[in-house]
Amino acid sequence: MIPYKHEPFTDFTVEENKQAMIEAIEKVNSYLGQDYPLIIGGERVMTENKLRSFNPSNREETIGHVSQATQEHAERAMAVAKETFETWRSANPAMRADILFRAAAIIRRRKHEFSALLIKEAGKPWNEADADTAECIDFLEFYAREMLRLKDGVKVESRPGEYNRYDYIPLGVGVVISPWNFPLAIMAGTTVAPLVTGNTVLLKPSSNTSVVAYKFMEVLEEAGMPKGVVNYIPGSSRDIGDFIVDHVDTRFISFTGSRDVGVHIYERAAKVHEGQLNLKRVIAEMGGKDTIVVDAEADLELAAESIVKSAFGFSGQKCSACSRAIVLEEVYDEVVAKVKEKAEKLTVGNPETNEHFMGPVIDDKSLNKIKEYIEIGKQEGKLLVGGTTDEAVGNFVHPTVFVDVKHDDRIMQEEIFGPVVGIAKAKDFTEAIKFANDTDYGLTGAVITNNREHLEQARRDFHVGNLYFNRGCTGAIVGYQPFGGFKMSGTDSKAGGPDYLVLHMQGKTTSEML
Ligand SMILES: NC(=O)c1ccc[n+]([C@@H]2O[C@H](COP(=O)([O-])OP(=O)(O)OC[C@H]3O[C@@H](n4cnc5c(N)ncnc54)[C@H](O)[C@@H]3O)[C@@H](O)[C@H]2O)c1
Ligand SMILES: N[C@@H](CCC=O)C(=O)O
Repeated sequence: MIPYKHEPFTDFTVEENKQAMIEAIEKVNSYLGQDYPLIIGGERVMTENKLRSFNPSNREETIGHVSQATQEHAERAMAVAKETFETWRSANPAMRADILFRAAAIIRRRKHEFSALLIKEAGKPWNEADADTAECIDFLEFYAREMLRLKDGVKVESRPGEYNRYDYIPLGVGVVISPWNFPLAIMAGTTVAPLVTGNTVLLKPSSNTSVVAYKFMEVLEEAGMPKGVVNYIPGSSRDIGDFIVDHVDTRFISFTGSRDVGVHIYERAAKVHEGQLNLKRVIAEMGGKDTIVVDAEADLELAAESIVKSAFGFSGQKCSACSRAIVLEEVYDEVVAKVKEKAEKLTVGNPETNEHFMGPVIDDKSLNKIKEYIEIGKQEGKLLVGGTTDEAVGNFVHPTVFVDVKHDDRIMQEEIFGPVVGIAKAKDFTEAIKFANDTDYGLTGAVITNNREHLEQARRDFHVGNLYFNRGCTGAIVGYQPFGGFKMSGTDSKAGGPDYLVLHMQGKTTSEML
């Protein structure tokens, strides 16, 4: 087996790659509008009630009509997952890992098709879609290798006449609840981690992006996943959300999404229901309010570039997006001028033709929330760039920059999840780190500095799960920059890291007298 290496990104300036993506978009166009069933125990279950998944760049375009699970379907899926666990838990871990390796190979072969679907269903620009697909492949390759590393447990000491072992065994049935913003990578990563560790899964993907999740289910089946190991049950959170979280047979919940929903799930999972045999484990990866700090001794061109790319890549719809910048007062005006110049050059539009840096935001709810925050920003600071939308055909918001805000203003504290960034001043580096830390979240951050002492100060005092120096604060790579946050950003599960799979298992000690 070759050592893990992350999947390279595609260079779309190469004509051949560009043509391949155009053909992939045509292929996806050829299957738009189909009906998609639930998958329970391998069986396709088409329901009357379906949700229309649409293209956020062009709301009229239907991606698919997706069957919606009821509590009865969820109950059936739970029964199947519970039964399947009895065999799957003792399946050879190397065989389980092989399914992931095969799935990675299948997706690599169909890479541009998956990216094209992400362009259509999530409104991702080509480069962002390509990165999402690459990250999916990375999760498959990385977790398969991780399982091979952990399959024989961890060595513990034994005294003479004693044989001690420390092994990891799976937990049981897991509920995986994933967001729409990394509809392939995060959905796949959070599904295959429990799968490869010997658990069975109820997968409830985001309603906005359930078609890509269905296509991933097909890949797992083609790769050899037995029936009932992952059960695909898209559905309304109101109908089945609490039901699957509360279920007595749910052993763990892997949630990625907003803070409010994460906290709600965390609280509900703590309640022990009658007949429940285990305390539920919760992996919750939630929102962010991520800061780039710009020191006085810094490459200011790099600073502005990092702020703009991290704030506006995928329209700021990343938990890692830079939504606040804290700039030392000596260089504030210069950084603001450079950010303005760069942000004004960005264009927004349908990502399908790869002409624009930014695509749409995901839906009306998101659009309205962003517009509300733009109004709040106008009260709290000065609008420097953007602040406008184009809603005729799709959900487009122009890159928006507020300056002269205070670090504790609402737009500098609350997750907006759109292309809006605020820039505030600090009098010195210590104050900048204090302001950076002063949010409820603790996911990502970056420091742009040429001062080694300040860099070490930030390494010690800037309290975020993923801290970057002299670069932007988005774009963690599986296996290179394990990803997860502190405080109200979640349980710091560190997806794509060496501790991740262990969260889906329990340690078992055996001690035999010889
Ligand atoms: N920390 C991370 O790794 C990470 C990664 C991606 C996204 N996010 C966060 O996710 C959010 C954006 O995603 P979103 O809008 O899909 O989040 P969301 O919280 O609205 O939804 C996430 C998932 O939870 C489901 N859900 C909603 N209510 C539920 C309930 N009561 N019970 C069970 N399931 C329920 C949704 O259907 C969806 O599948 C942002 O806050 C972003 O920061 C975090
Ligand atoms: N892992 C991604 C963010 C995921 C959340 O949206 C990044 O590092 O930018």
